[in-house]
Amino acid sequence: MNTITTPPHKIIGVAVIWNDQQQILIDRRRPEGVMGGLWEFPGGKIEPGETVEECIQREIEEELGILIEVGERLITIDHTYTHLRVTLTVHHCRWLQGIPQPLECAEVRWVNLDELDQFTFPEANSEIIAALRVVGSGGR
Ligand SMILES: Nc1nc2c([nH]c(=O)n2[C@H]2C[C@H](O)[C@@H](COP(=O)(O)OP(=O)(O)OP(=O)(O)O)O2)c(=O)[nH]1
Ligand SMILES: [Mg+2]
Repeated sequence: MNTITTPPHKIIGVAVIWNDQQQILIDRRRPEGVMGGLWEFPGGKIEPGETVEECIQREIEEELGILIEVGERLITIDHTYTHLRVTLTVHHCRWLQGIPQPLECAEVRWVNLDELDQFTFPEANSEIIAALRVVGSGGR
């Protein structure tokens, strides 16, 4: 019997949503469950037949009740946690309409780029944040 197992692999579309004040939207994961209580950029699993852009647009409407425009890709991160592998494809997005609501998370807030280090993110996010610091809000 082969008892070696590979961790599940999640393919995720992730949004860095900018508003007109050059702030970014972050959300806090619910306290229970995987990476509970950590902050993240909103997003979720890419469904079969869906492009990453379509996934991001859909997830943001479902999770936050807002409309965005999905723009340029910032970075793609492949990260392996102890029991989980994730591929995060991160796009710059522009807020268009609606007040973000914590429909599937604990909390949401707009923050400036230089405030991001005051929040605890999953390990994979340090590369995203480093890339954001390089392009700043110019990447939108
Ligand atoms: N949305 C998002 N997910 C992230 C970030 N960083 C990071 O490691 N992840 C991980 C956490 C999750 O395991 C996975 C996102 O998958 P998901 O949103 O579909 O899954 P989940 O764990 O929230 O819950 P579920 O839908 O499977 O029940 O990617 C991030 O910045 N944003
Ligand atoms: Mg999620």
